[in-house]
Amino acid sequence: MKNVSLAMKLDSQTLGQGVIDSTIEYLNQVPKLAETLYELLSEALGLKPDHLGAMECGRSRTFIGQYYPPCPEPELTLGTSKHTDPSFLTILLQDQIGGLQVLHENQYTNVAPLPGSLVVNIGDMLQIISNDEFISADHRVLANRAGPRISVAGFFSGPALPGKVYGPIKELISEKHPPRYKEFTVGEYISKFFSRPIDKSGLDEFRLQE
Ligand SMILES: O=C(O)CCC(=O)C(=O)O
Ligand SMILES: [Fe+2]
Repeated sequence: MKNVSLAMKLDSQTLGQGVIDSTIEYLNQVPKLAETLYELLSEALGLKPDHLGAMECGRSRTFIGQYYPPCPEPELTLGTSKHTDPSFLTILLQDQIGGLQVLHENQYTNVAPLPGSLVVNIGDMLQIISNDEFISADHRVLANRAGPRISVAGFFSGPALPGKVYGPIKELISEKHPPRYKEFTVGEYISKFFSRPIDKSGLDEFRLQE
């Protein structure tokens, strides 16, 4: 609902009512997709479908619109440096320009834009609570002569306030699968993410010594 009130402040003179209505609709629908994805991901972990939802892994939502101007010398730079998202889950809408790449078998591979499709990334915090059952996606965006390129990233995570404590899910821990990470709060994880270079993963800081 916070997102909706934000969108309401958009200037209908500049954007047109159609853009505002679509934005509000998008901000209302994407969290429903996140809920469904959390049900499927819970089941994939062998947990009850409502497990990740009950942990409030989608409670906090941040949508960021990104604008990449055309670049005259794309081979000299990147649109976004390599990184993993700190979120639990990211749902990304990209336009037709392309440039998004994901690290797959040690190679950056194009995530080609498909009309009507969304890209879903596992983020660091889901890797931690799944105790490495899920691995956060290393990705980057190439710079492009064509453009501008526009993307909208929806980051889903747990409540930052009050500081709810997360850690590897108890049901996934056993003698054979000891916890690999220490506990964290979302506020702590995110503020550490912003205090280090984007290409440096935060996972190491929370990993327990084996
Ligand atoms: O612009 C994109 O396609 C991806 C941007 C991104 O990786 C991010 O916002 O975390
Ligand atoms: Fe990202």
